[in-house]
Parts: sequence; C-alpha cells; structure tokens
Amino acid sequence: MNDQILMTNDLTKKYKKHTSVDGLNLRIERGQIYGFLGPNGAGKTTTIRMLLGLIKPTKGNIEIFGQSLKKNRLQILQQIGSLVESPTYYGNLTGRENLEAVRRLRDLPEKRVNEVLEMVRLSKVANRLTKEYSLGMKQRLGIAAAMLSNPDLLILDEPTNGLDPSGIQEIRELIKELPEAGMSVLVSSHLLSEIDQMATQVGIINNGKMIFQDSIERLRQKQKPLLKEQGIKADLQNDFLWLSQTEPAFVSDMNASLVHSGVSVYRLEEVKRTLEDIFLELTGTEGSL
Ligand SMILES: Nc1ncnc2c1ncn2[C@@H]1O[C@H](COP(=O)(O)OP(=O)(O)OP(=O)(O)O)[C@@H](O)[C@H]1O
Repeated sequence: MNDQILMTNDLTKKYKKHTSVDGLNLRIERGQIYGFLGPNGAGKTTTIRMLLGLIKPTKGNIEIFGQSLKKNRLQILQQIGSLVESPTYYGNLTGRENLEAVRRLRDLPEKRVNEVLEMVRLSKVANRLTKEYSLGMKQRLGIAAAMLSNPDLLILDEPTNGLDPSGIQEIRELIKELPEAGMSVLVSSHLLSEIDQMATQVGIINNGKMIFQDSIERLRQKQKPLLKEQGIKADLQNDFLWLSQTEPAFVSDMNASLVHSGVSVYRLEEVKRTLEDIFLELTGTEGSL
C-alpha cells in the first residue's frame, strides 16, 4: 500500500545568493527507514530544519501525514520526534531523571520512560549520571527522549556522528527495530556505510539537489552495470563487491571509477583464500562435507 507519510514539492532554501536546498521532492512512506545521504554541506540539516518548521522554505511546500505543514504546524509536530545536533542533558541527573523531566514537561504517561529506556537498551545504566555516559549512550538517550511521545515519524540528524564502529552498530540495530514499533524514520548521514544496513529507502543529496531517490536495493544494483561496462567481472554478495583481480593499478582504477560515479567505497580488502578453501577446491569436496 502506498501510504505517503512525508512529501515535499520543489522544497528550496536560499541564503542570499546561495541555494542550500534546491527543488527537493522528498517521498517517505509509512514504515520506511529513509536514509538521507549527502556530503557535508549538501543541505541535509537545512532540509531537516524546514521539515521541523524551524526555518521557513524560500519556495515549495511540505506535506506531513497528508497535511500542509504551513497550515497545521503544531498538530503535525506533535506526532514527530526529532534529534537534531547533539542532545543536551543535565549531567548531574541520571538518564532516567533526564527522561522523566521531559516526560513531565510534555505530560506523557509514566510507564513510557521505562519503555523507551528498554528500546534504546539503557535500562541497566538508567540510574547512572549522564555525565558518565559514553557518547553512544548519550546519543541513545537523545533518541529515547525523541521517542517518548510515541511519534509516528522520527527525524534523526546524523545520530551516528562521532561514534566508534560499535556505537554506530548499536544505533543501527536500534533504528532497525523502530518500524515494528509503528515509527517511520528519516535518518541523515554523510556516509553510505553508516546507513547501508538499516535504510530501506535512500535519498542522496548533493549541492542541495536530489541526485538519487529509491530503494537501497536499487542503489546496490547500480554498482554492477557500472563495472560491467568496463569489462570488470564483479560479484555482489552479502553487501560486498567481490573482484578476482588484486593488482594495485586495477584496484585503484576500479575504486576511482566507483567514487566518480557517486558510489561511496568505504573499505577495500584483499581476502586471501584460506587453506581450507584451497583444500576443498583441490579435492573437489566443496559443499559436500
Ligand atoms: N543560516 C545560514 N546562513 C547561510 N548559509 C547557510 C546557513 N545554514 C546553512 N547554510 C549553508 O547551506 C549549505 C548546506 O548546509 P547544511 O548544514 O544544510 O548541510 P548538511 O548537508 O547538513 O552538512 P553538514 O553535515 O556539514 O551539517 C552550506 O553551504 C551552508 O554553509
């Protein structure tokens, strides 16, 4: 079912002569995890600020939950949870106390604090002071606060920024579970690798313009013909592009070609065949052990 939750038409923001966001037509459907990708300065934060009614578009319109943001701002924003920039806390309060303060302010049900702590996997450290939290824990607490009101749409601006790989993994796992809890998600990042395994849909923005918007599967499929055109044999398996040649010149040409075509390469690795692989190949017993 096509159930559009967010739609922008020709969304544009100009600062004097500079166009930060240029005619964006964003489309997000209910239940999707929409990865909003673009290099630094591409216009992601400016777009998100417009979606949250924090700044006014120069041109274009925004429809969220089927209603115009201009006309129904407050009603729409009540159903959106957001994390824009680093969350701020009272360091001398515990994680639970910080959430409790937000909950009271917004008059939300008491049980919700425990529910969101559980969802972001902070229950065990809920009674520790937040000044002792790691950056990843702080980000998760920020997401918990954004989820307190049980919003239909969660907007997260670069929630993995500055985190180490395990922190990124935790956020990724957490976000993946949100559609099941009834939330659609827009999550921005400047690295494809960070949202690769969690987004269902991807919008790529560059210099304020949308250059790709489709499913993550379609984005992956684009990689193969590109190499095929150049006579390079490649096999796409488990999110990795497998190549049989490893000469330095070949690898660097292939990398340049992918990057020039807008495909972010986040790791190049030579995988040596294990002795077991060689043994299996020599003995022809592959797959029959
Ligand atoms: N208040 C402002 N006044 C003038 N220019 C601005 C303003 N806010 C943003 N810009 C410009 O708009 C462009 C897009 O910025 P934006 O912060 O939206 O990018 P971004 O994709 O979120 O990048 P980053 O990840 O670095 O935050 C940049 O060139 C920026 O300098």
